[in-house]
Amino acid sequence: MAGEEQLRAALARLADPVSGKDIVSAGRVSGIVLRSGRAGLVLATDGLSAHDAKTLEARIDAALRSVPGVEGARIITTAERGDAPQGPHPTAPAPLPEIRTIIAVGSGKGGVGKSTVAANIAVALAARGLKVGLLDADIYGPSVPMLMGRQERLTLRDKRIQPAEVHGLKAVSIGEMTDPDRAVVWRGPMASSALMQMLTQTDWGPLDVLVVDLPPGTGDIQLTMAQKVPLAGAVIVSTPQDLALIDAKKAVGMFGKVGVPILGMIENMSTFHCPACGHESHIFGHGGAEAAAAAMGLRFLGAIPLEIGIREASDAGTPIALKGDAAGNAFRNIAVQIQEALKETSRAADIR
Ligand SMILES: Nc1ncnc2c1ncn2[C@@H]1O[C@H](COP(=O)(O)OP(=O)(O)OP(=O)(O)O)[C@@H](O)[C@H]1O
Repeated sequence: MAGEEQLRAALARLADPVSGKDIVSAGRVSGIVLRSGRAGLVLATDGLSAHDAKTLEARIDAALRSVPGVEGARIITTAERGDAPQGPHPTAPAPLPEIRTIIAVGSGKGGVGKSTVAANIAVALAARGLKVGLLDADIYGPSVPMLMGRQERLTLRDKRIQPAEVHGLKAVSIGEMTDPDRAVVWRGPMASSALMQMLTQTDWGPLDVLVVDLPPGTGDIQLTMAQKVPLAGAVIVSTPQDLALIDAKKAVGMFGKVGVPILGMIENMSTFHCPACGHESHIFGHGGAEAAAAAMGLRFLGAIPLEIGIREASDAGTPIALKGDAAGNAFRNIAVQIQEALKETSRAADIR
């Protein structure tokens, strides 16, 4: 707590442009935290012009970093009124200073392999030496416990969620928050508050990157989730089929609406090589996602083949990215591409 007091004292030296009081007593900042050398807070920008808000944010950042022991800072801006600059996360949650970068995996259509891709990307990023978390927020079909081979129930310590440590990363699933034998109908506010609970009340420890598997689709639930989480960027998964691509474009539009940069598109269930004769066929078409990405000016992150081994590895709870075969390599290459894409967005921390 001493560190947080020091942060507060450093912030109290800054004047609030509107009231003239210091920014702490003016209620401009809240949720001040310091964890593992990273400071975080929420800055309310109500009543400030865009220019004043930016200037104040820069001064707060410098003040936080001037405190001994602070290596980085995350400032989340919120605005209640329309006269303030509208940040991409108007209902932003408490800051998560231990998590350097959060990326979402989304898809317009269900069943395109989004969860398989999310789990394998997370495993591949962890294999690159990063500290990785995987949060399964897919309320319609939470599959991370199965994909990661973990069937135990979620545990709590000091009222905080303890993530499962599997395959070199930390995982939490919305499926673990409910009775597995009972179907749960998640309504919008319930789904997003469960997501926020998993995000903020899990003992993630320091993470370079947290991969969030969002529910498929572009409805209100997905929009709220994309808005509430401080995302550095989103990855869109699609099959090459026209039908899936139409929905993938809607997903790109949804993230755009809330100001979340698209890191790129992934084509899943791309080429199929017959294991018996080696013949190559394109069951759902081929190259559609790459063409769609090019048409939208987005990065194409890579293609994943349609392969029985991927399905079997998923069912067995041993993600294919752990293996050295072609499909495993495809996921590892995509992890490299994602890191490259993150370097180009201003919202991501440096996770080289
Ligand atoms: N490239 C692939 N090759 C073979 N099978 C795959 C591939 N990708 C995913 N699958 C299989 O397809 C099924 C659906 O995958 P997954 O659950 O990841 O899709 P999803 O898009 O997350 O679905 P939902 O919309 O239900 O969330 C699973 O059985 C999975 O093992």
